[in-house]
Amino acid sequence: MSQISVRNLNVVIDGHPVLSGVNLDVASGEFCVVTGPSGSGKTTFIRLLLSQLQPSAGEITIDGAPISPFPAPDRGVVFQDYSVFPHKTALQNVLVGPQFKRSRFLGRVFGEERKKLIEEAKQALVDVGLEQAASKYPSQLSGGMRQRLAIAQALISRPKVLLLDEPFGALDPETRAQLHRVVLRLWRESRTTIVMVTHDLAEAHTLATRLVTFGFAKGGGGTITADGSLESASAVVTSFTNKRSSSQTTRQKKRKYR
Ligand SMILES: Nc1ncnc2c1ncn2[C@@H]1O[C@H](COP(=O)(O)OP(=O)(O)OP(=O)(O)O)[C@@H](O)[C@H]1O
Repeated sequence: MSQISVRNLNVVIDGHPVLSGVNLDVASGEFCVVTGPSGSGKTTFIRLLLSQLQPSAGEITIDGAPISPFPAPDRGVVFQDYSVFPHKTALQNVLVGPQFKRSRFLGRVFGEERKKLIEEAKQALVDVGLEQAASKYPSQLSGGMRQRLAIAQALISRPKVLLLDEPFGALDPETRAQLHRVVLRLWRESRTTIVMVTHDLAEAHTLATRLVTFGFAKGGGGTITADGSLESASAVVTSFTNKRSSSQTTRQKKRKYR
């Protein structure tokens, strides 16, 4: 049985189709990379998987059950930016999720439970190579370190599904390559199912066990146009590469949605 099952998803916003007839099954433990031209609905798809947005029609299930209508710890997320709290230290950032999971009302736990959580959070920082940065604030970290922190923050709650939306898009090639190694190691260790959006086919090639390409449906809106082959994704994405400037526009627009 597939872990994530997406059936006939449609999203219409202000009368405009954004996603049309999206169907996808992702098996447990897959590293599913989603690519496609700007505006084809990749981030919208991630936001649906997170329950940040509700579909106009269709259904998403995880392990056979409909996903909760609100973001929940079974799904972790890392965006290109805005993933960490600027006013909290690295350690405090990693503690936020587990504290809320255990104490929804106060968002804090005390005594032995707190000590145990702090040990887990420190280990999460070790796992991403940030053990020396526990007391630093995000503004004191490099872009790559902030994304390491965001990954630790997402993985400490042991989500069934980790959603990554262009998490390395703003990083230089060397830092990107380091982060690829970190993510691959953590994915192999945790066997978490990953769905990741990227425009970078080389990155897709390095990370993916499965490649899903979004394009545009005949009646408008984004939909899946290829599934599985790097070559088919290449053809679709290359034809849109020159339109990257419009992608910046879409990204700027997206900042408003969050
Ligand atoms: N909340 C919203 N309000 C209005 N339009 C939206 C909203 N969310 C998405 N859209 C529109 O839906 C389309 C798909 O957007 P989305 O951000 O999902 O595309 P994308 O494939 O992730 O793009 P990119 O590759 O540039 O990041 C775009 O035309 C976008 O402007």
